[in-house]
Amino acid sequence: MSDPEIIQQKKSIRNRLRKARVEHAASLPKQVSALVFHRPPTAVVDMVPEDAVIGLYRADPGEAPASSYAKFFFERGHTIALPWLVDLNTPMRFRVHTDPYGESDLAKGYFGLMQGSEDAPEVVPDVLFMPLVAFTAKGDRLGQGGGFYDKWLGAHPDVIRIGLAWDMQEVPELPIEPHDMPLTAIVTPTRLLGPF
Ligand SMILES: Nc1nc2c(c(=O)[nH]1)N(C=O)[C@@H](CNc1ccc(C(=O)N[C@@H](CCC(=O)O)C(=O)O)cc1)CN2
Ligand SMILES: Nc1ncnc2c1ncn2[C@@H]1O[C@H](COP(=O)(O)OP(=O)(O)OP(=O)(O)O)[C@@H](O)[C@H]1O
Repeated sequence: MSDPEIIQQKKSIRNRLRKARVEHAASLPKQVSALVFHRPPTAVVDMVPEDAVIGLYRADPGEAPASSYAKFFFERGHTIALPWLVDLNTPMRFRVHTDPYGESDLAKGYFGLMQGSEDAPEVVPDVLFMPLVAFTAKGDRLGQGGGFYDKWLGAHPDVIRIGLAWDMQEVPELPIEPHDMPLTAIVTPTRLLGPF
C-alpha cells in the first residue's frame, strides 16, 4: 500500500514542477524551442533496435516536445505509437500513429487529450520515450500521478525507457515507492544521462 506521507511529498513536487516547467518552456526564445529535442542523440539512436516500435507522446504545454523525434523515427521506417486511454481506471495502451506531420489520424480522447482513433492497430512499443514531471540524476522519474506509465512499465519490464525533460526538472532526490519504474536514460537539451 502507498505511504500517505510519500503520496503527499510526490504531490508537492508535482505541483511545483508542473508550474515551473510550463514557465520554463514559455520563456524559451523561439529560435531555441525550434531546435531543442530536434533529433535524438546518437547514443540514443544506437539503443534503438532496427525494427523497434517506438512509443512517443503528444506533448502537453510545458513538456519536452516529442514531435521531431516522431518524424525522425518515422522517416527511418519505425512504427510510431502513442498512448491511448479509455479512462482513469483502465490501463493505458498504445496505438499506431500514422501521420506525425499533420496529425490527421488523431482525435480528442479521454481528458480531452489528442490520441489515435479506436481503429488504429494496438501495438506494444519496444522503446518508450516518455514525458515526466521530475527526474533525478540516477534515473528516478515522477509522472503526472495517474500511474499510467508505471503500470504499463510494470507489465512490460523489458522495454527501453527513455525520459525527455528540461534540465530544470532535475531534483536531488525523489520519494520512491516499489511500483516506481526507473528510466534507462534521460535526454535533456544539454545532456544525456545514462544508460543507467
Ligand atoms: N503528453 C502526455 N501524454 C500522456 C501523458 C502525459 O503525461 N503526457 N500521460 C501520463 O500519464 C497519460 C495521460 N495521463 C494523465 C494523467 C492525469 C491527467 C489529468 O488531467 N489529471 C487531472 C486530475 C488529476 C488528479 O486526480 O489530481 C488534472 O491534472 O487536473 C491527464 C492525463 C497518457 N498521455
Ligand atoms: N504497477 C502498479 N500497480 C498498481 N498500482 C500502481 C502501479 N504503478 C502505479 N500505481 C498506482 O498509481 C498511482 C500513481 O502512482 P505515482 O504517483 O507513482 O505515479 P506517477 O509516477 O506520477 O505517474 P505515471 O506513472 O503515470 O507517470 C498510485 O496510486 C500508485 O499506487
